Amino acid sequence: MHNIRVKICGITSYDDAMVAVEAGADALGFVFYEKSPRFITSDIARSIVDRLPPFVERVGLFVNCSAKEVDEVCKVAGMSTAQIHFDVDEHYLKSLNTKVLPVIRAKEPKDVLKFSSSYRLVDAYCESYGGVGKRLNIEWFSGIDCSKIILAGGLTPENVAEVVRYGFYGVDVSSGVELEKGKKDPEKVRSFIKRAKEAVCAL
Ligand SMILES: O=C(O)c1ccccc1NCC(=O)[C@H](O)[C@H](O)COP(=O)(O)O
Repeated sequence: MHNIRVKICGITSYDDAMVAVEAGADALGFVFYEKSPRFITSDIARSIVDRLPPFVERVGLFVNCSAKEVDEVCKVAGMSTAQIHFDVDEHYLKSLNTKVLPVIRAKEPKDVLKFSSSYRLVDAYCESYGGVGKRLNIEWFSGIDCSKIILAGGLTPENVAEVVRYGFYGVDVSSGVELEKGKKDPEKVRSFIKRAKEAVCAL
């Protein structure tokens, strides 16, 4: 049976983290980009991570950092994966000592095929790097292998069920489950995860 992993991104507090984990989130995202309204310091992220139960993936989001900085922050903050939001080449990705998830900020259909042999997150292109609720054209995924793609960008509890039939490895949401920037809405978080997982079971 197909499964779908759900990542709740932009976690800034232990309470928000636990709402997501208890609702069945597979991964939590922490934004290490100072210009973001969801920015979290390594120390605060670590204090949340240290209190999480086992088997929860912790994903650090990075913009314009050296590989050394990414590895250092991931180590200090207890991240299991680094999500790289800016344009990098294979050499950069290979130089990291942390498990890596490249982000494709797709502007046109052919972009979703970049890094096609690897697991990757595909988000809609926007100048400010993400977390703005901008949707991709879902038709860009028709007829391609989505089994290594984590879909992001403008997902909500209302629309997540309709995308799972493309066979994505996972889905990722931030603003679509917020009360305000940096604060999650527990009901929306629970509803998003439930609808994503139930929609897969119904396939
Ligand atoms: O959330 C931010 O502020 C942010 C800052 C810098 C880089 C990336 C950022 N967010 C990216 C994401 O949270 C995800 O890609 C997300 O799922 C897409 O966001 P949304 O459309 O709000 O669901």
